[in-house]
Amino acid sequence: MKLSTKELILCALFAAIIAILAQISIPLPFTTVPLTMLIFAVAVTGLILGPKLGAISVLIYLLLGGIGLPVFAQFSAGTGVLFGPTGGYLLGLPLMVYIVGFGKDKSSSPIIIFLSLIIGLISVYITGTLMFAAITGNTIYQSILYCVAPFAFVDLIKLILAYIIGLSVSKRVSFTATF
Ligand SMILES: O=C(O)CCCC[C@@H]1SC[C@@H]2NC(=O)N[C@@H]21
Repeated sequence: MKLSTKELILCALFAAIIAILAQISIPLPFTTVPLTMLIFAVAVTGLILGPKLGAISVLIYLLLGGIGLPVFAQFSAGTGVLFGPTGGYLLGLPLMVYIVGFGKDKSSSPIIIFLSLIIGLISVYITGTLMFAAITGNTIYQSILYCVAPFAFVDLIKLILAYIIGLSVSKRVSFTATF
């Protein structure tokens, strides 16, 4: 797979956007998982860049965090975060962005595109919950209470926002078109 300079710059730009939006983060008193704009950022990335460039952007973001740049929620970093209690969400992001980008590339139907956002979010919830359960020793039921229940409604709002913003940006600017 060969990327043009323009594609590489776009991926780096969106990795930086994800890193910035992930810092809009609120710790919650009843769970160790913070509320963040990460899901919004990844959804917008998939809608604008599509599956391939979207996945590369997310992988750059994960790599930067993995090597120690404080780009994860609340300026955290390192492999300890990637393989810690919230690491399942992070490791699920490449799949989410791919699903979202694929849905957007394959269909112009608002229902299909929104469905791909929902399926992408569910895939992140699954990886997030499973890893949280494995690392903390909580049951799957308890983990769902900590990892999904507090976020589902707000994440749905983030997806609606991402849908509106992502589609209006991609209609106006064709980031992925070649010169
Ligand atoms: O430690 C990290 O950087 C990852 C934080 C993951 C937070 C998850 S993403 C899905 C859900 N929605 C939120 O707002 N927070 C959690």
